[in-house]
Parts: sequence; structure tokens; C-alpha cells
Amino acid sequence: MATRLVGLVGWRGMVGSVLMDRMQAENDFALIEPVFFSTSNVGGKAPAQAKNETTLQDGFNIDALKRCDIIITAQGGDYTTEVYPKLRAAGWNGHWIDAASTLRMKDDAVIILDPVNMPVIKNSLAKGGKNWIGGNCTVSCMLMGVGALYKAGLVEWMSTQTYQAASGGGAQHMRELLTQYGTLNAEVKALLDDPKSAILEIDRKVIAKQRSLTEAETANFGVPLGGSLIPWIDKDLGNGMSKEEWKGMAETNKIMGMGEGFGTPAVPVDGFCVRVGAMRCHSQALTFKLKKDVPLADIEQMIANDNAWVKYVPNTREDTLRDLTPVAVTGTMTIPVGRVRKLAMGPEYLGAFTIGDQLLWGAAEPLRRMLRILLDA
Ligand SMILES: NC(=O)C1=CN([C@@H]2O[C@H](COP(=O)(O)OP(=O)(O)OC[C@H]3O[C@@H](n4cnc5c(N)ncnc54)[C@H](OP(=O)(O)O)[C@@H]3O)[C@@H](O)[C@H]2O)C=CC1
Ligand SMILES: N[C@@H](CC(=O)OP(=O)(O)O)C(=O)O
Repeated sequence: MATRLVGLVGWRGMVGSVLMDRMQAENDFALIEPVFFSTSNVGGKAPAQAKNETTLQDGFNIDALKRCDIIITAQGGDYTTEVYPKLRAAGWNGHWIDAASTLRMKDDAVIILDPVNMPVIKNSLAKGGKNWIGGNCTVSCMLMGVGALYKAGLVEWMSTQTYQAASGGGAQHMRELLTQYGTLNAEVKALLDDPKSAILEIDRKVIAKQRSLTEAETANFGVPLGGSLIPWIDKDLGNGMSKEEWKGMAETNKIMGMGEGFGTPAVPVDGFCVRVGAMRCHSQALTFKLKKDVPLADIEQMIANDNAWVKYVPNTREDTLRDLTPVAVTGTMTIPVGRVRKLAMGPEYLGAFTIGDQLLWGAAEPLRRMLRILLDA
């Protein structure tokens, strides 16, 4: 088969850069003829991975996009909204792989997370599916960790309490968080340097500074995040739920091929999504009501053996501190699952804690793996 022309849009953004790194590391470029697109530097020089197509093409030029067999975009939802319908209307019949949420819940789109839902992907491929959309980062990281329990049909319901990193908002949010940390540190540096200074004096100065941060210093998050947290992520749906919380149930069920559209009852998933001052790892505490009492040792085996990236962390203080923190996980493909134990509510109630790098499994990795699936098909 001729080498496939693969258009890359959004390759220099934060998600796109992680995607490029992973594609490079896995030698994906050897298998494709990449065409790099830009929305700001048309005609500029394509990155080093370019082969024959060394000039940046216009990301809004439908004719240029139409040449591609496959398009991978991490350019964002506004771009998808503007370009995707025009491209299909122009008769393009290629594969669209997208990090943005825009098309996720469309009937003709599959949410891609192949270590978890390969059967759903294969089924759609066999029926001529062309739209492959990366899942919400929180949901994807969660299912990479505990998908085994869903695959086994054991989950009656699940509640999530998330601890989501600044990177989920984008690069500017990460910068804002670090700037706030720096501002707070500078405010009390002299007192910190003096071991005899009063901690309550330090605390008073920190809260006064947090409360007086300027609009510019909180432009992205809206309120201080450094030394605080924000229990609301994404839009207000007007029914007491944030959109990030809504995605938990909607996307988990769609990824697993359950619920409306699949002819099976949906598994209820609900909880609270909270932004914390971590950089790029989303963490979450999970409470499961299982359909039956399964011995803990069996649950451990199921989770540990589910895929090559999940890492079962024994429920000890030492193991938890070493392996189950955002600092330990950042930049790795590992999805640790720990703190697994039966809860006081009864033998069907299970607790677990899991973490994932939201730019890797949460965004970039499922996209490049879908490319490989298409190239192998
Ligand atoms: N951030 C996240 O955690 C997640 C994001 N996503 C999706 O991915 C999309 C992209 O997110 P993200 O990568 O964070 O967005 P970025 O803002 O980092 O990048 C998006 C685009 O902005 C343009 N851009 C403008 N200035 C710069 C600059 N200084 N450096 C790099 N790029 C620049 C680039 O387009 P050009 O080269 O054409 O100028 C780039 O492709 C999101 O909108 C979302 O839909 C999905 C999952 C998680
Ligand atoms: N909403 C996520 C990031 C994200 O991009 O989500 P989605 O892909 O569902 O829009 C967060 O803020 O942590």
C-alpha cells in the first residue's frame, strides 16, 4: 500500500508537542508521509520530521487538507468546529483523529482508548467509521487504571473525586500557577529564611497576598490556585453539575460501549471535579459499588493484569508515597492504581486512587495509537 499522507494540525501546541515526541519515540514518522499545517505561519518551514512536504500548509485550506488520507488535530475545539464540517461537506472521506471534545459524543464518532475499548474501535472500523476522538483526560486516565472492573461488568456505580492539574486548562494556566507560587514565596521569603519567625504571621501574609492578587495574576483560573483549589472545572451546565463532571458518566459509558446507543443500561458515574496546584497529572479518588463481593486479591489481579501500563501499588504508606503522586508519574506512561481497599460501607464497596499524566494517556497517546491502528488495518 502507498505511504499514507497524514496531516498534522496543532503539532506545536502543548498537546501537539507531546504527540510529536511520542510519535518520534515510537518511530511513527517512518510509516507515514507527514504534512504539517499551521494557522499562523503558512509557508513557514515544517519541523524536522517532514520528508517531502517541507512547507507549512494552511490549516484552513480545505483543498490542502483534502489531500490527506488521515488528519490528526490537536489544534482545539474551535478549529474542529470551523474546519471539520467544511471538509466533510467538500467530500473528504479520510480518517479524522482529534484531541478536542467537539465531536466526541456524535453518533458517528468513537472515543478512542484502545487498551480499554479495542472491540468498540474495531467494530466501528468494520462498519466504515472515520471519526476517532480522544477522550476527556480524566476519564481516559481513570479507565487506563481501572478499566478492568468495567470490562468484567462488575461496576454497579462509581463516584469520582478528582484532583486535576493546571495543564488541563492549557499552557497559560500552568504558567499562571507557577507565577502565583513564586509571588507567594516572595511575599514571605524573609520570614521563611528566619527560623524564629511566627508561622501565623507567614500565614497571614500569604492569605492577604492571595486575596489581593491582581486580575492579571488570575486571568486564566479566575481566582488564585497556588495554595488553594477550585472545585469547578469547565462550563456550568445549570443543573448543579460542571461539564467536566458530566463527561465522567457520558464518556465512560461511551468508551466502554455501554448505555444509550449500545442497548445496555448506563453505569452511573458521578462526583466532583477539582482543580489543584499540580502541574500535569490528574489524580482521582474512586469509590465503587460493585455488583457483588469480589475478594480483594482477585481485584488486585484484574487491575494489575489489565494492560501494559497499569501499575498496581500495594496499599502501604511507603509504596503510596513512592509511586502514587503526580511528581512520581509526570512524564511517564505508567498509570498507578493504589489505595485499593474495601470500604466501611460493606464488602461490595471498593476504594481506589489513580493518577495519570493528562498530556500522555489523557491527550496525545490515544491519538498516535489510533494512527497505528489505521495504518495496520
Ligand atoms: N490541554 C489539555 O490538557 C488538553 C487539550 N486537549 C485539546 O487539545 C487542544 C489543544 O490544547 P493545547 O495543546 O493545550 O493548546 P495550545 O494553546 O498549546 O496550542 C494550540 C495552538 O495554538 C497555536 N499557538 C499559538 N501560540 C503558540 C505558542 N506560543 N506555542 C505553541 N503553539 C501556539 C498553535 O497553532 P499554530 O501552529 O497553527 O499557530 C497551536 O497548535 C485543546 O483545545 C483541546 O481541544 C485535549 C485534551 C487535553
Ligand atoms: N477539561 C480538562 C482538559 C480537557 O481538555 O478536557 P476535554 O478534552 O474534555 O475538553 C481539564 O481541564 O483538566
